Parts: sequence; C-alpha cells; structure tokens
Amino acid sequence: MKNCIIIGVAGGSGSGKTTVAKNLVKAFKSEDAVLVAQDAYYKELKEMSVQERAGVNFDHPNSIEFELLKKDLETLLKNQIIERPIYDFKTHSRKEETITIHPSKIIIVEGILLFAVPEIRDIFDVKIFVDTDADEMLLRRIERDIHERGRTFESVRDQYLKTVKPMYLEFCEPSKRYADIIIPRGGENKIAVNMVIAKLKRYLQKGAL
Ligand SMILES: Nc1ncnc2c1ncn2[C@@H]1O[C@H](COP(=O)(O)OP(=O)(O)O)[C@@H](O)[C@H]1O
Ligand SMILES: Nc1ccn([C@@H]2O[C@H](COP(=O)(O)O)[C@@H](O)[C@H]2O)c(=O)n1
Repeated sequence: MKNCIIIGVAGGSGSGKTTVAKNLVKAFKSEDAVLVAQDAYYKELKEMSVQERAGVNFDHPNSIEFELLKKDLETLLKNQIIERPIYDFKTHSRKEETITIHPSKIIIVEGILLFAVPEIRDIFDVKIFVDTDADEMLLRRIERDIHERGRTFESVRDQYLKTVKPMYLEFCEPSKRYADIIIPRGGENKIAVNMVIAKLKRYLQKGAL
C-alpha cells in the first residue's frame, strides 16, 4: 500500500498554480511535503539555437518530457529520491545541474498540462484546478515574464496570441473537467487553500483523506 498522497495542481499560465502549490507545501514540515514543477521537465532542445528555441510552442504537450516526469513521480511514490532537472526560461533549456528531491508523505505537482495527459492525470489522488480570469492571467504573465524570465512586452504578446491562448483553450481549460477541486482566482484564495491544508493535516494524522 502507498504511504503517501500525490496532488496535482493545474491551471493556465499565470493562474496562480505555483503560489497555491507553494502555500500548500509551506503549511507542512519540510520532510512532510515536497513540490515538483512540470516546468522543470521541458525538453532540452539542445540541437536548436536560442533564437530557434524561442519560437517553440511551449504550451503543447509535446514540449514536455512527460515520460521522465512520470518516471520521477513513480520513483518518489516508491519512496526513493529523484534528481529533478532545472529549467532556464531565459535560454529555453535545462541547466547542467539537477536538484535532489526526497520522497515525502505529501507530493504536490504543479503544471499547465498535468490533467491534459491521461498517463500523468491518472497518477494523482487529488486533482486541483486553479481557475483565474484570462485577463488576470495575462497581466500576471506579462509582469512575471518581463521581470523574471527575461522577456520583452512584444515577445510576451506575440507568444500569447500565437500559442499560449490557443493551447490553453485546446488542452488546459478542457482538462478542468477532471478536477476534484476548483480554486477560483488563484494563490491568494486563503479560504480554499486553508481547506485543502486542513484535509491534508487530517491525512497525516489518520493516513486517509
Ligand atoms: N492572487 C494574486 N494576485 C496578484 N498576483 C498574483 C496572485 N497570484 C499569483 N500572483 C503573481 O502572478 C504571477 C504568476 O503566479 P504563479 O503562481 O507563478 O502562477 P502560475 O504558476 O500559474 O503561472 C507571479 O508573479 C505571482 O506572484
Ligand atoms: N522556454 C519556455 C518554456 C515555457 N514557457 C511558458 O511557460 C508557461 C508555463 O509556465 P507557468 O509557470 O506559467 O505555468 C507556458 O505557458 C509556456 O508558454 C516559456 O515561455 N518559455
């Protein structure tokens, strides 16, 4: 029998998935909860120049190495450590180094396409979808991508219209139907986040939800 619980947090880019997932993890002792980001598993694209990589559709399931993500999640579920890749959004590639992630009783995974891919979706015990208005997601993304991911306003706008919005409508938004819990507005929805935390604390005490 599995002695841990695995929770998927999906939603559009800028919806607040990372904020929700980090707030969940923060509520527990570091040995009890761990966070794995789907973003770390973007394909390497080593054979392309940085300029070529910038034109890739990063919102299509083909851009992620889901086989490796699945293998790593299964390894954590077997109570073993993983070496998680580190992704660099400025160069659109993986760094040489990796991060060692230890197994724990609560495994939280966040990413835009987690529920759109059946082999990954089926791994989760609990599926949470963070549902935020498109205009808010876009505003947050513009700010974040310019300040943290080395982008210009023009590149964020062009990428949004070319791939981010159409792929959200094709893959991410329809995957909301698989969610067990929908958190409106995102990371600062303290009532919703606290309810999930309370349920997880019960899980730690009783070993069942
Ligand atoms: N409720 C909120 N109000 C305002 N800004 C927010 C809120 N939630 C998240 N953000 C900000 O928006 C950006 C995207 O949030 P993040 O949690 O990284 O979203 P995602 O992981 O879904 O892309 C971050 O810069 C974050 O600080
Ligand atoms: N090289 C890359 C890789 C991904 N993206 C964008 O990241 C978004 C997913 O990350 P969130 O933290 O926002 O969930 C996704 O929408 C990709 O477009 C990128 O811009 N460059």
